[in-house]
Amino acid sequence: MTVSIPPDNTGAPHAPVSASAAGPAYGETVRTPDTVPRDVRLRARHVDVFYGDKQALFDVSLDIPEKAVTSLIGPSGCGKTTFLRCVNRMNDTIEDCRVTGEITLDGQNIYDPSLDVVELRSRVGMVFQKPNPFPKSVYENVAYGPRIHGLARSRAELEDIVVASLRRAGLWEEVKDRLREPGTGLSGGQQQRLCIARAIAVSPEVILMDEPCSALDPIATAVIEELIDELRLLYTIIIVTHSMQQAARVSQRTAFFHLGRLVEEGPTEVILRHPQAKKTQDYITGRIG
Ligand SMILES: Nc1ncnc2c1ncn2[C@@H]1O[C@H](COP(=O)(O)OP(=O)(O)OP(=O)(O)O)[C@@H](O)[C@H]1O
Repeated sequence: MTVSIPPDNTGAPHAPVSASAAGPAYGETVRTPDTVPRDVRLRARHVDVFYGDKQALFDVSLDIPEKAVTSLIGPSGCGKTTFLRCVNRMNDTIEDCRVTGEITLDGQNIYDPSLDVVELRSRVGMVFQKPNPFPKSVYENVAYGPRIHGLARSRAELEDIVVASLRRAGLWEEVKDRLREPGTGLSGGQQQRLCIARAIAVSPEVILMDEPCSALDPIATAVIEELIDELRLLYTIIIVTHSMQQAARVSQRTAFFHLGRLVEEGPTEVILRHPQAKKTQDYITGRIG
């Protein structure tokens, strides 16, 4: 059966996608392209991840477009965080974790043994569930990365980077008189924006966010979501979220995982409003979760 997906808000129809009434056989991914193709920054191909004998991801292939937000959604334990951690090789820090397949950033294999992992992690920043500022001042939290990566030639240049990063993270006005105070003394939402400023300060290309609002109240969440919407004009963003409303608010593309497999990916409004695979439909309508 061929299913036509209704037009999105660009007015142009999506390309038809083939899917059987029962959805694809398990293991295949249903894909809906954007009406206006985006440039791809990151490519994952046939990625399997094992924790010891246990396989957590199965044959995941996914393109991540630049200057857009891609949401990873799916039930607890489906592998969202595992996939995210593959992208900056955080899984390297887990004993017994093995990654096979290929992930490229701008065409370069990030698992190439000659690749400098420290440099990779400056190109691919990460923001965690719980805000985790260093036990240092607001200023030092942001200055630390540029300093160790040698991004500033003088103290004045370093100050410029700190101020620009705090501004871009929407925090400057709130902390400009508190730069020498501990970062841990800020509110939860401010701490999370400080962590975003810290990630931005080393000029990343990609920012990974693992449920960045899960520890925040609704007002702080709204501030971070607005910030994500601004940051996507400059960065390639991947966000893990348990909230379909959040995926709808912040992301242009969404990938749905189930039991370690990438079931469906496409424009967010297609995945959330007109999912093609039965498994996605069941998740969106609350039948699995
Ligand atoms: N360090 C680890 N060691 C062993 N197994 C792990 C480890 N981290 C994750 N797993 C397992 O891998 C699978 C995928 O976990 P992952 O955390 O990626 O899922 P998730 O979709 O992000 O879940 P959640 O939404 O609950 O955060 C789960 O079965 C989990 O138990």
